[in-house]
Amino acid sequence: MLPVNPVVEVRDVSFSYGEDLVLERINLTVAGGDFLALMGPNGSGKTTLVKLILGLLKPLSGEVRLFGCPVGRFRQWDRIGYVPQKATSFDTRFPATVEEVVLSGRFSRLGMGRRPGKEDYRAVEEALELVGLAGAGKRTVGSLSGGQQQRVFIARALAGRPELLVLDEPVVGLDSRALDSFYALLEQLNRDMGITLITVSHDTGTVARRVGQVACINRRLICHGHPARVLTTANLARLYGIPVRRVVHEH
Ligand SMILES: Nc1ncnc2c1ncn2[C@@H]1O[C@H](COP(=O)(O)OP(=O)(O)OP(=O)(O)O)[C@@H](O)[C@H]1O
Repeated sequence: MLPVNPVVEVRDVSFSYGEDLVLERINLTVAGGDFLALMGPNGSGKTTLVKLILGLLKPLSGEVRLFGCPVGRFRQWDRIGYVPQKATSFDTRFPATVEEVVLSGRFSRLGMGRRPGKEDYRAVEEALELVGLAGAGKRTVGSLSGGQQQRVFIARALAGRPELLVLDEPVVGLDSRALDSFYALLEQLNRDMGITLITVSHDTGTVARRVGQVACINRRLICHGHPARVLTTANLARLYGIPVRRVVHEH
């Protein structure tokens, strides 16, 4: 049965950068309130799928819909927050403050040339509080730890008060404690604020404990559903290509 309020619909989508298909006939629906992790090995097409969902790439065939609207005609980008893969790789010597970076998340709502007002600064404060960085607004981003910087970029996405938040590989370089508290934050945003979440991940342990659904991708959709149900040995072997050897007993 189709969900009543699909936020993202990926219908029969294939994509290639050159001759070889990177994604083949992907079908995936994300409903309002879902917390989905896209999982798969390096180069399996996760970032490509995220870019197709956000309309940054066009499918070779098939269709993507956002909030029921074909992505090519979708204009309500303030409903979507995006934390790209390379968000934290900017030059940290650049003297931008946390507040300035988070405020830039209001720009799509502000429109051209309008100066930020009270409501914008309130949204910035709220976002910093949500990610556990209240009071850090005047610090430079470069003076924060990797995990804190990651939170600044999530706060920037949250400042736009999105209904859907898409995070591409947000936890590269974090240790396991920081990783767990990061996913706890995402879980809280999903549960307490009802934000629909799509996150890209390599990790099967931490993610499986926190998310409501996983979609395993390796060019094709290998499986999709609750982690406890779909992360079976057989599916993980299909996903990561672990060879399953037949043991031959020669008696
Ligand atoms: N701009 C591009 N031009 C050509 N090929 C590309 C481009 N971007 C990605 N690819 C190729 O497409 C395939 C899928 O890449 P993609 O980045 O979507 O995978 P991924 O699952 O996100 O990988 P990772 O986990 O390493 O980030 C890979 O083989 C990659 O080399």
